[in-house]
Parts: sequence; structure tokens; C-alpha cells
Amino acid sequence: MTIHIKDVAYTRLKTSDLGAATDFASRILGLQPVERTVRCHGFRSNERAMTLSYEEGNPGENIVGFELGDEDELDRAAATLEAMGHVVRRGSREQCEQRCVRDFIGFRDAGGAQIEFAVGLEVSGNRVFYSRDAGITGFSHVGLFSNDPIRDEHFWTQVCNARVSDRVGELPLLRISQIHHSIALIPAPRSGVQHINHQVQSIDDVQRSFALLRKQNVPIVFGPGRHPTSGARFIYFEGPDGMVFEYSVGVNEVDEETYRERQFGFEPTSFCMWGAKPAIKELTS
Ligand SMILES: O=C(O)c1cccc(O)c1O
Ligand SMILES: [Fe+2]
Repeated sequence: MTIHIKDVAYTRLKTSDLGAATDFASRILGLQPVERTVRCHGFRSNERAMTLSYEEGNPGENIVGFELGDEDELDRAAATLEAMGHVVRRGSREQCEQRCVRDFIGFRDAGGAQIEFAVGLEVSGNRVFYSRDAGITGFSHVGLFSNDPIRDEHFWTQVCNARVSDRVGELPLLRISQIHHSIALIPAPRSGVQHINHQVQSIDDVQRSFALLRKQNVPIVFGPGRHPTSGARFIYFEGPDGMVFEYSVGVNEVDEETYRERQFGFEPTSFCMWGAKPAIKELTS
């Protein structure tokens, strides 16, 4: 039975310098700090209590969490994954509290990426109070490294409910709702989170952040530009430990009845229709 993912929910990032990482998440990225223990700092970007966290550890060991419908769905997902040979861990009470969820399971996908499926994601009664006026409207998608995009696309689309919206060369953009994509699989000889996308309100916000990032000497690795695939106007920049962050606006919605996946060539114009060239090695070679 298909694992029905509702949404991408959170990323949990590890860093060797917690101070610098949390400073970046609030002062540059602009998220709202919400929880702070000695070892772990949480942030929010939408109605949910927590959508991103930093803790001390090996930066390669990041986690991405997805929302499932309910506990039955979670149990079925655990059974499906175990039948496929994955080792599935149930979240402890403490781990659930850290994530602001009622329950979750964690496993490594075939390429070794740490994935979590969670239910009962806590929502905050207070609207988000962003640390800076970046115009963020929410957490929207993740790029995941994949050392075998065909295998991983099969997992997300056959074992789970994702659909292919577009492919750029071997790089599939996968949707789990009407939004053009929530997961991008980036071919690379490694695993884990490659980039984290937040939507912003307008092209003005993209341009304002471009100026701010330059002033703050944050490496801009792509854009400002416009993706011909999703239609979004974007800018990508590099955060702590080499993690790439993207702001974008205007991601197309897909009509499930009439949409047909498209194949783009693996070339710069497929990533940006304005002529910007990515300084991200996985998007160039
Ligand atoms: O928005 C997109 O279409 C897109 C395409 C390639 C790579 C990305 O990160 C994207 O967000
Ligand atoms: Fe993206």
C-alpha cells in the first residue's frame, strides 16, 4: 500500500558551530527562533511550531521530516518499510518533543539519507514573528542528494505518493500536492539534504535579499533567476556547513488531471531562463 505523504514538514540540521548556525538562521535567513536547549535550537517559518532545527554534530548527518495523515498510516508505513528491508526506528517521547510531533518513525533510504515520517505536527496559536523582514511565507521544498535518482524516484513515486512534475536531465522534481514540487533529487555521490527552499511574498523580496546577502558577504550560489520548470523567481545562497538555502516566489500549481511531466535538457537554461549560471557543482557538471 502506498505511503501517503501529505507535506514536507521539517529539516533537522547538524553543525559544528551551533552559535554561527543559529545566528545565520535568524539574522540572515530570517526564521523565528522558538526553542533553545543547550544542544539544540529550533526555528519556525509557518504556522507550525518548528520547521528547522540546528544541533551540534556532523553536518553530513541531516534529517528531513514528512507529514503523514495519522497513526494508522504511520504504522502501515513502518510495516511497508520493514518489509522492504529498512531498519525502522520509532521516535522516543523525548525525540517527539524535540520535533513538536505526536509520533514519528525514522529510517535511512536506500542511499543512506535519514528520513522521518511524522504525525500530529504541533501548530502554534501565534503567527510567525520573523527575525527579519525577508518576506517569507513558508517552508516549501527540499533538494535531496541522490546517488541513484532512478532508484530514489521509484521510492518516492511507487512506494510513496509523489508524482514527477519535471525532469532536468536525470534530476526529477517531485510533487506530493498541487505545488509543482516538494522534493528535488539532485544526482551526486552522497546523500542527505542539498537545499532548503522557503517561499517569499514577491520578486521584491528576492531582490531585497540579494542586496542584503551581498552586503553580509553571504556566498550567493545561483541567481537571482527564474526556473523554467516551476516558474519560480529565485535566489540561492550558502549557509553554515555548505548547506544551500533558496528563496523563491511564484511556484506553479499543477492540475492533476491535465498536467504531463516534461523532460528538460541538463543545461543552464533549464535551471534559469534569465541566463544566471549556477555555482553549484551538482547543477553544472
Ligand atoms: O523551482 C524549480 O523548478 C527548481 C528547479 C531546479 C532546482 C530547484 O531547486 C528548483 O527549485
Ligand atoms: Fe529548489
